[in-house]
Amino acid sequence: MYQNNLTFAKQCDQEDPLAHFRNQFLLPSDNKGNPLIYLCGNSLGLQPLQTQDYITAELKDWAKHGVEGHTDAKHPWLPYHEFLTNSMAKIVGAKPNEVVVMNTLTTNLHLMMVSFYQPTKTKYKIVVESDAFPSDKYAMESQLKFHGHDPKEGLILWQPREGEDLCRFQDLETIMESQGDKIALLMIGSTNYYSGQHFPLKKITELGHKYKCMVGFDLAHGAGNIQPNLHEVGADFAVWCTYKYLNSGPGSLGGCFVHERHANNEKLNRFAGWWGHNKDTRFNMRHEFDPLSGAEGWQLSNPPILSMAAIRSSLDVFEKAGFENIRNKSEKLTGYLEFLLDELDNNNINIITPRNKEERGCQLSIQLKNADKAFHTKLTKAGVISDWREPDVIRVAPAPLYNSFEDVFEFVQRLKKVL
Ligand SMILES: Cc1ncc(COP(=O)(O)O)c(C=O)c1O
Ligand SMILES: Nc1ccccc1C(=O)C[C@H](N)C(=O)O
Repeated sequence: MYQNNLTFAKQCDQEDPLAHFRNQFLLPSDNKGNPLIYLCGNSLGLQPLQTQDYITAELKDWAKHGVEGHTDAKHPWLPYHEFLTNSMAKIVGAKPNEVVVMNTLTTNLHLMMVSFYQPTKTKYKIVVESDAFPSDKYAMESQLKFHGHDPKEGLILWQPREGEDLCRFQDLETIMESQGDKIALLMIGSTNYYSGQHFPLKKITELGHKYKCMVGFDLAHGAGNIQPNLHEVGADFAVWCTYKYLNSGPGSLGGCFVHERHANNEKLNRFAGWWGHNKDTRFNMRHEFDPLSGAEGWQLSNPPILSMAAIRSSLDVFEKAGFENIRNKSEKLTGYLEFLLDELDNNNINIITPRNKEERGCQLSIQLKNADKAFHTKLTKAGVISDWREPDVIRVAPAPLYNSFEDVFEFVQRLKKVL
Protein backbone atom coordinates (compact mmCIF):
# COMPACT_ATOMS: atom_id res chain seq x y z
CA MET A 1 0.00 0.00 0.00
CA TYR A 2 3.00 2.31 0.43
CA GLN A 3 4.76 3.91 -2.54
CA ASN A 4 8.35 4.98 -2.90
CA ASN A 5 7.89 8.52 -4.16
CA LEU A 6 7.53 12.04 -2.83
CA THR A 7 4.03 12.53 -4.26
CA PHE A 8 2.82 9.58 -2.19
CA ALA A 9 4.49 10.92 0.98
CA LYS A 10 2.88 14.33 0.44
CA GLN A 11 -0.48 12.69 -0.17
CA CYS A 12 -0.18 10.84 3.18
CA ASP A 13 0.56 14.14 4.91
CA GLN A 14 -2.50 15.72 3.31
CA GLU A 15 -4.69 12.90 4.53
CA ASP A 16 -3.15 12.84 8.02
CA PRO A 17 -5.65 14.10 10.62
CA LEU A 18 -2.78 15.04 12.97
CA ALA A 19 -0.71 16.91 10.34
CA HIS A 20 -1.56 20.34 11.79
CA PHE A 21 0.17 19.49 15.09
CA ARG A 22 3.54 19.87 13.36
CA ASN A 23 2.97 23.65 13.33
CA GLN A 24 2.53 23.59 17.07
CA PHE A 25 6.17 22.58 17.58
CA LEU A 26 9.47 24.40 17.11
CA LEU A 27 11.42 22.45 14.51
CA PRO A 28 15.22 22.88 14.54
CA SER A 29 17.16 24.28 11.61
CA ASP A 30 20.88 24.55 10.75
CA ASN A 31 23.07 27.68 11.01
CA LYS A 32 21.89 28.86 7.61
CA GLY A 33 18.26 28.49 8.57
CA ASN A 34 17.65 25.32 6.53
CA PRO A 35 15.18 23.00 8.27
CA LEU A 36 16.70 19.82 9.66
CA ILE A 37 15.06 16.43 9.52
CA TYR A 38 14.59 15.72 13.20
CA LEU A 39 14.13 12.04 13.99
CA CYS A 40 15.48 12.04 17.52
CA GLY A 41 12.39 12.22 19.75
CA ASN A 42 13.65 9.00 21.36
CA SER A 43 16.36 11.10 22.98
CA LEU A 44 14.90 14.59 23.28
CA GLY A 45 11.42 15.52 22.09
CA LEU A 46 10.79 18.90 20.48
CA GLN A 47 9.38 22.00 22.12
CA PRO A 48 5.66 22.70 21.79
CA LEU A 49 5.15 26.33 20.77
CA GLN A 50 2.89 27.01 23.75
CA THR A 51 5.42 25.80 26.32
CA GLN A 52 7.05 29.21 26.52
CA ASP A 53 3.69 30.76 27.49
CA TYR A 54 3.06 28.11 30.14
CA ILE A 55 6.46 28.75 31.72
CA THR A 56 6.19 32.53 31.35
CA ALA A 57 2.84 32.45 33.16
CA GLU A 58 4.54 30.87 36.20
CA LEU A 59 7.40 33.38 36.06
CA LYS A 60 4.85 36.20 36.02
CA ASP A 61 2.91 34.72 38.92
CA TRP A 62 6.14 34.37 40.85
CA ALA A 63 6.96 38.04 40.10
CA LYS A 64 3.47 39.15 41.10
CA HIS A 65 2.81 37.00 44.14
CA GLY A 66 6.15 35.84 45.54
CA VAL A 67 5.50 33.13 48.10
CA GLU A 68 1.75 33.68 47.90
CA GLY A 69 1.89 32.05 44.46
CA HIS A 70 1.73 28.71 46.26
CA THR A 71 -1.95 29.43 46.78
CA ASP A 72 -2.71 32.50 44.61
CA ALA A 73 -1.06 31.69 41.28
CA LYS A 74 -3.54 30.96 38.49
CA HIS A 75 -2.40 27.37 38.81
CA PRO A 76 -1.44 27.28 42.49
CA TRP A 77 1.93 25.69 43.14
CA LEU A 78 0.99 23.68 46.23
CA PRO A 79 -1.21 21.23 44.31
CA TYR A 80 0.56 21.80 40.94
CA HIS A 81 1.54 18.16 40.41
CA GLU A 82 -2.15 17.25 40.61
CA PHE A 83 -2.82 19.22 37.40
CA LEU A 84 -0.71 16.65 35.54
CA THR A 85 -2.12 13.52 37.05
CA ASN A 86 -5.20 12.75 34.97
CA SER A 87 -3.50 13.27 31.60
CA MET A 88 -0.42 11.36 32.65
CA ALA A 89 -2.55 8.51 33.98
CA LYS A 90 -4.18 8.22 30.54
CA ILE A 91 -0.79 8.15 28.81
CA VAL A 92 0.30 5.10 30.80
CA GLY A 93 -3.11 3.47 31.21
CA ALA A 94 -3.36 3.90 34.97
CA LYS A 95 -5.83 5.15 37.56
CA PRO A 96 -5.08 8.69 38.73
CA ASN A 97 -4.05 7.63 42.23
CA GLU A 98 -1.50 5.23 40.73
CA VAL A 99 0.51 8.01 39.05
CA VAL A 100 2.66 10.90 40.15
CA VAL A 101 5.12 13.20 38.37
CA MET A 102 8.22 13.72 40.50
CA ASN A 103 12.05 13.65 40.51
CA THR A 104 13.87 12.14 37.54
CA LEU A 105 13.95 8.66 36.10
CA THR A 106 16.94 7.06 37.80
CA THR A 107 16.02 8.68 41.12
CA ASN A 108 12.53 7.22 40.87
CA LEU A 109 13.94 3.83 39.96
CA HIS A 110 15.95 3.85 43.17
CA LEU A 111 12.96 4.97 45.23
CA MET A 112 10.84 2.22 43.72
CA MET A 113 13.52 -0.38 44.40
CA VAL A 114 13.67 0.76 48.03
CA SER A 115 10.02 -0.26 48.22
CA PHE A 116 9.73 -3.15 45.78
CA TYR A 117 13.12 -4.77 46.01
CA GLN A 118 13.26 -6.20 49.49
CA PRO A 119 15.55 -9.19 49.07
CA THR A 120 16.01 -12.01 51.54
CA LYS A 121 19.14 -14.15 51.97
CA THR A 122 17.84 -16.66 49.43
CA LYS A 123 15.48 -14.69 47.20
CA TYR A 124 17.46 -11.66 46.08
CA LYS A 125 18.28 -11.79 42.37
CA ILE A 126 17.12 -9.21 39.81
CA VAL A 127 16.37 -10.00 36.15
CA VAL A 128 16.91 -7.33 33.49
CA GLU A 129 17.07 -7.43 29.69
CA SER A 130 20.73 -7.79 28.73
CA ASP A 131 21.05 -4.55 26.82
CA ALA A 132 19.20 -2.33 29.28
CA PHE A 133 20.16 1.34 29.43
CA PRO A 134 23.34 1.66 31.53
CA SER A 135 21.78 3.93 34.16
CA ASP A 136 19.19 1.25 34.95
CA LYS A 137 21.87 -1.40 35.30
CA TYR A 138 23.99 0.83 37.54
CA ALA A 139 20.97 1.43 39.72
CA MET A 140 20.23 -2.30 40.03
CA GLU A 141 23.86 -3.25 40.66
CA SER A 142 24.16 -0.63 43.37
CA GLN A 143 20.93 -1.83 45.00
CA LEU A 144 22.28 -5.38 45.03
CA LYS A 145 25.50 -4.15 46.64
CA PHE A 146 23.57 -2.02 49.13
CA HIS A 147 21.80 -5.18 50.30
CA GLY A 148 25.10 -7.05 50.60
CA HIS A 149 24.91 -9.10 47.40
CA ASP A 150 27.44 -9.49 44.63
CA PRO A 151 26.00 -7.70 41.58
CA LYS A 152 27.83 -10.02 39.17
CA GLU A 153 26.03 -12.98 40.64
CA GLY A 154 22.81 -11.26 41.57
CA LEU A 155 21.95 -9.56 38.29
CA ILE A 156 20.58 -12.04 35.75
CA LEU A 157 20.66 -10.91 32.13
CA TRP A 158 17.80 -11.92 29.84
CA GLN A 159 19.76 -12.26 26.62
CA PRO A 160 19.06 -12.72 22.91
CA ARG A 161 20.18 -16.09 21.60
CA GLU A 162 23.52 -16.44 19.88
CA GLY A 163 23.39 -14.63 16.53
CA GLU A 164 20.05 -12.91 17.33
CA ASP A 165 19.31 -9.29 18.28
CA LEU A 166 16.05 -9.61 20.20
CA CYS A 167 15.07 -11.26 23.48
CA ARG A 168 12.60 -14.15 23.38
CA PHE A 169 9.92 -14.51 26.02
CA GLN A 170 10.53 -18.30 26.20
CA ASP A 171 14.05 -17.59 27.43
CA LEU A 172 12.70 -15.48 30.26
CA GLU A 173 10.42 -18.41 31.14
CA THR A 174 13.45 -20.69 31.21
CA ILE A 175 15.27 -18.32 33.58
CA MET A 176 12.25 -18.27 35.88
CA GLU A 177 11.86 -22.06 35.79
CA SER A 178 15.45 -22.62 36.79
CA GLN A 179 16.00 -19.72 39.24
CA GLY A 180 12.54 -18.34 40.13
CA ASP A 181 12.94 -19.22 43.81
CA LYS A 182 16.06 -17.03 43.97
CA ILE A 183 14.62 -14.06 42.05
CA ALA A 184 13.07 -11.12 43.90
CA LEU A 185 12.51 -8.62 41.09
CA LEU A 186 11.95 -8.49 37.33
CA MET A 187 12.92 -5.02 36.18
CA ILE A 188 12.57 -4.64 32.42
CA GLY A 189 12.73 -1.67 30.03
CA SER A 190 9.25 -1.81 28.47
CA THR A 191 10.72 -0.74 25.15
CA ASN A 192 14.43 -1.33 24.85
CA TYR A 193 16.41 1.83 24.14
CA TYR A 194 18.82 0.13 21.73
CA SER A 195 16.80 -2.37 19.74
CA GLY A 196 13.41 -0.64 20.00
CA GLN A 197 11.90 -4.01 20.99
CA HIS A 198 8.69 -3.63 22.99
CA PHE A 199 8.18 -6.49 25.42
CA PRO A 200 4.91 -8.27 26.29
CA LEU A 201 4.28 -6.48 29.58
CA LYS A 202 1.31 -8.53 30.70
CA LYS A 203 2.98 -11.88 30.07
CA ILE A 204 6.10 -10.74 31.88
CA THR A 205 4.08 -9.49 34.84
CA GLU A 206 2.10 -12.72 35.12
CA LEU A 207 5.26 -14.76 34.84
CA GLY A 208 6.98 -12.75 37.58
CA HIS A 209 4.01 -12.94 39.89
CA LYS A 210 3.73 -16.69 39.38
CA TYR A 211 7.17 -16.95 40.98
CA LYS A 212 6.29 -14.42 43.73
CA CYS A 213 8.56 -11.73 42.31
CA MET A 214 7.87 -8.02 42.09
CA VAL A 215 7.67 -6.69 38.55
CA GLY A 216 8.65 -3.18 37.45
CA PHE A 217 9.07 -1.49 34.08
CA ASP A 218 11.14 1.40 32.82
CA LEU A 219 8.96 3.20 30.27
CA ALA A 220 11.57 5.79 29.21
CA HIS A 221 11.09 4.69 25.60
CA GLY A 222 7.48 3.68 26.03
CA ALA A 223 5.66 6.62 27.64
CA GLY A 224 4.01 8.78 24.98
CA ASN A 225 5.05 6.23 22.37
CA ILE A 226 3.17 3.00 23.15
CA GLN A 227 0.18 2.52 25.47
CA PRO A 228 1.52 0.28 28.28
CA ASN A 229 -1.86 -0.16 30.06
CA LEU A 230 -0.07 -0.39 33.38
CA HIS A 231 -3.10 -0.92 35.58
CA GLU A 232 -4.50 -3.72 33.49
CA VAL A 233 -1.05 -5.29 33.02
CA GLY A 234 -0.80 -5.38 36.82
CA ALA A 235 2.84 -4.30 37.15
CA ASP A 236 3.86 -3.42 40.69
CA PHE A 237 5.59 -0.19 39.68
CA ALA A 238 6.94 1.72 36.70
CA VAL A 239 9.11 4.76 36.08
CA TRP A 240 9.68 6.98 33.05
CA CYS A 241 10.98 10.33 31.86
CA THR A 242 9.13 13.15 30.11
CA TYR A 243 11.87 14.60 27.90
CA LYS A 244 11.62 12.04 25.08
CA TYR A 245 8.21 11.32 23.58
CA LEU A 246 6.53 13.52 26.18
CA ASN A 247 8.29 16.65 24.85
CA SER A 248 8.78 18.36 28.20
CA GLY A 249 12.32 19.66 27.86
CA PRO A 250 15.87 18.54 28.69
CA GLY A 251 16.22 16.97 32.11
CA SER A 252 12.54 17.44 32.88
CA LEU A 253 10.82 15.48 35.64
CA GLY A 254 9.97 11.80 35.59
CA GLY A 255 6.79 9.86 36.19
CA CYS A 256 6.11 7.05 38.58
CA PHE A 257 3.41 4.37 38.79
CA VAL A 258 2.53 2.33 41.86
CA HIS A 259 -0.24 -0.21 41.37
CA GLU A 260 -3.30 0.49 43.51
CA ARG A 261 -2.86 -2.81 45.37
CA HIS A 262 0.14 -1.13 47.05
CA ALA A 263 -1.60 2.22 47.66
CA ASN A 264 -1.69 1.77 51.43
CA ASN A 265 0.75 -1.09 51.85
CA GLU A 266 2.54 -0.39 55.12
CA LYS A 267 4.83 -3.38 54.77
CA LEU A 268 6.80 -1.67 52.02
CA ASN A 269 9.95 0.21 52.90
CA ARG A 270 9.82 3.77 51.80
CA PHE A 271 12.25 6.69 51.71
CA ALA A 272 9.98 9.50 52.80
CA GLY A 273 9.79 13.28 52.41
CA TRP A 274 7.29 15.95 53.36
CA TRP A 275 5.57 16.12 49.96
CA GLY A 276 4.43 12.54 50.45
CA HIS A 277 2.79 13.46 53.76
CA ASN A 278 -0.93 13.97 54.36
CA LYS A 279 -1.84 17.29 52.70
CA ASP A 280 -4.14 18.34 55.53
CA THR A 281 -1.39 18.27 58.13
CA ARG A 282 1.72 18.86 56.01
CA PHE A 283 2.12 22.40 57.26
CA ASN A 284 1.29 21.66 60.86
CA MET A 285 4.90 20.48 61.07
CA ARG A 286 6.15 18.25 63.88
CA HIS A 287 3.82 15.47 62.84
CA GLU A 288 4.86 11.89 62.39
CA PHE A 289 5.04 10.90 58.73
CA ASP A 290 1.55 10.08 57.52
CA PRO A 291 1.88 8.97 53.90
CA LEU A 292 -0.63 9.95 51.25
CA SER A 293 -2.46 7.01 49.76
CA GLY A 294 -1.23 5.90 46.33
CA ALA A 295 1.71 7.05 44.21
CA GLU A 296 1.62 10.58 45.66
CA GLY A 297 2.82 9.15 48.95
CA TRP A 298 6.24 8.49 47.41
CA GLN A 299 6.94 12.19 46.73
CA LEU A 300 9.87 13.71 48.55
CA SER A 301 10.20 17.40 47.81
CA ASN A 302 8.10 20.28 46.62
CA PRO A 303 8.57 20.07 42.87
CA PRO A 304 10.11 22.49 40.33
CA ILE A 305 7.08 24.34 38.96
CA LEU A 306 8.84 25.61 35.82
CA SER A 307 9.52 22.05 34.66
CA MET A 308 6.02 21.03 35.58
CA ALA A 309 4.62 23.90 33.52
CA ALA A 310 6.40 22.44 30.48
CA ILE A 311 4.90 19.03 31.23
CA ARG A 312 1.43 20.54 31.61
CA SER A 313 1.84 22.22 28.22
CA SER A 314 2.93 19.00 26.56
CA LEU A 315 0.19 16.91 28.13
CA ASP A 316 -2.36 19.44 26.87
CA VAL A 317 -1.10 18.75 23.33
CA PHE A 318 -1.51 15.00 23.91
CA GLU A 319 -5.05 15.58 25.22
CA LYS A 320 -5.94 17.54 22.09
CA ALA A 321 -4.50 14.98 19.72
CA GLY A 322 -5.77 11.89 21.56
CA PHE A 323 -3.37 9.05 22.26
CA GLU A 324 -5.13 6.51 20.05
CA ASN A 325 -4.85 8.85 17.06
CA ILE A 326 -1.18 9.40 17.84
CA ARG A 327 -0.49 5.69 17.99
CA ASN A 328 -2.43 5.10 14.78
CA LYS A 329 -0.36 7.61 12.89
CA SER A 330 2.81 6.32 14.50
CA GLU A 331 2.25 2.81 13.19
CA LYS A 332 1.71 4.12 9.66
CA LEU A 333 4.67 6.48 9.78
CA THR A 334 7.13 3.89 11.08
CA GLY A 335 5.68 1.34 8.66
CA TYR A 336 6.50 3.77 5.85
CA LEU A 337 10.06 4.16 7.12
CA GLU A 338 10.43 0.39 7.22
CA PHE A 339 9.05 0.07 3.68
CA LEU A 340 11.45 2.68 2.28
CA LEU A 341 14.46 1.10 4.03
CA ASP A 342 13.53 -2.28 2.59
CA GLU A 343 13.25 -0.67 -0.85
CA LEU A 344 16.92 0.34 -0.59
CA ASP A 345 17.64 -3.36 -0.90
CA ASN A 346 21.07 -2.93 0.65
CA ASN A 347 22.71 -5.95 2.31
CA ASN A 348 24.59 -3.72 4.72
CA ILE A 349 21.36 -2.47 6.25
CA ASN A 350 19.65 -4.54 8.88
CA ILE A 351 16.64 -3.32 10.85
CA ILE A 352 17.07 -4.94 14.26
CA THR A 353 13.76 -3.64 15.64
CA PRO A 354 10.92 -6.19 15.41
CA ARG A 355 8.95 -6.17 12.15
CA ASN A 356 5.69 -6.68 14.01
CA LYS A 357 4.03 -3.41 15.10
CA GLU A 358 2.83 -4.86 18.43
CA GLU A 359 6.47 -5.34 19.37
CA ARG A 360 7.74 -1.86 18.63
CA GLY A 361 6.99 1.83 18.98
CA CYS A 362 8.01 4.52 16.52
CA GLN A 363 11.77 3.85 16.65
CA LEU A 364 13.62 1.72 14.14
CA SER A 365 17.18 0.75 15.01
CA ILE A 366 19.15 0.41 11.82
CA GLN A 367 22.29 -1.65 12.00
CA LEU A 368 24.81 -0.53 9.39
CA LYS A 369 27.26 -3.31 8.82
CA ASN A 370 30.84 -2.08 8.39
CA ALA A 371 29.90 1.50 9.27
CA ASP A 372 31.40 3.55 12.08
CA LYS A 373 30.57 6.79 13.82
CA ALA A 374 32.04 8.77 10.89
CA PHE A 375 29.15 7.52 8.79
CA HIS A 376 26.70 8.97 11.26
CA THR A 377 28.58 12.28 11.22
CA LYS A 378 28.09 12.41 7.45
CA LEU A 379 24.40 11.80 7.87
CA THR A 380 24.23 14.64 10.40
CA LYS A 381 26.06 16.92 7.95
CA ALA A 382 23.41 16.00 5.40
CA GLY A 383 20.86 17.60 7.74
CA VAL A 384 19.47 14.57 9.54
CA ILE A 385 19.26 14.50 13.34
CA SER A 386 19.27 10.89 14.51
CA ASP A 387 21.55 9.15 16.95
CA TRP A 388 24.34 6.68 16.89
CA ARG A 389 24.67 3.95 19.47
CA GLU A 390 27.80 1.84 19.59
CA PRO A 391 28.81 -0.40 17.98
CA ASP A 392 26.92 0.09 14.71
CA VAL A 393 23.34 1.26 15.13
CA ILE A 394 21.53 4.41 14.03
CA ARG A 395 18.30 4.98 15.90
CA VAL A 396 15.61 6.78 13.96
CA ALA A 397 12.32 7.70 15.58
CA PRO A 398 9.63 9.50 13.57
CA ALA A 399 7.47 11.14 16.25
CA PRO A 400 3.85 11.26 15.10
CA LEU A 401 3.07 14.64 16.66
CA TYR A 402 5.64 16.57 14.64
CA ASN A 403 7.17 14.32 11.98
CA SER A 404 5.67 13.97 8.54
CA PHE A 405 5.68 11.28 5.88
CA GLU A 406 7.74 13.71 3.82
CA ASP A 407 10.37 13.81 6.61
CA VAL A 408 10.60 10.04 6.44
CA PHE A 409 10.87 10.03 2.65
CA GLU A 410 13.51 12.76 2.67
CA PHE A 411 15.49 10.97 5.39
CA VAL A 412 15.77 7.83 3.28
CA GLN A 413 16.86 9.90 0.24
CA ARG A 414 19.68 11.44 2.27
CA LEU A 415 20.64 8.10 3.81
CA LYS A 416 20.87 6.66 0.29
CA LYS A 417 23.20 9.48 -0.79
CA VAL A 418 25.47 9.00 2.21
CA LEU A 419 25.55 5.23 1.64
C1 LIG B 1 15.90 3.45 29.55
C2 LIG B 1 16.51 4.65 30.20
N1 LIG B 1 16.80 4.62 31.51
C3 LIG B 1 17.38 5.68 32.12
C4 LIG B 1 17.69 6.82 31.44
C5 LIG B 1 18.33 7.93 32.21
O1 LIG B 1 17.36 8.79 32.70
P1 LIG B 1 17.65 9.98 33.71
O2 LIG B 1 18.90 10.65 33.28
O3 LIG B 1 16.45 10.88 33.53
O4 LIG B 1 17.72 9.41 35.07
C6 LIG B 1 17.39 6.91 30.06
C7 LIG B 1 17.71 8.08 29.24
O5 LIG B 1 18.45 8.95 29.51
C8 LIG B 1 16.80 5.79 29.45
O6 LIG B 1 16.52 5.80 28.14
N1 LIG C 1 18.91 12.49 28.61
C1 LIG C 1 20.00 12.59 27.80
C2 LIG C 1 20.92 13.59 27.99
C3 LIG C 1 22.05 13.69 27.19
C4 LIG C 1 22.22 12.76 26.18
C5 LIG C 1 21.32 11.73 25.99
C6 LIG C 1 20.23 11.64 26.81
C7 LIG C 1 19.27 10.54 26.64
O1 LIG C 1 18.14 10.67 27.01
C8 LIG C 1 19.73 9.31 26.03
C9 LIG C 1 18.63 8.33 25.93
N2 LIG C 1 18.16 7.85 27.20
C10 LIG C 1 18.96 7.12 25.10
O2 LIG C 1 18.07 6.30 24.92
O3 LIG C 1 20.05 6.97 24.60
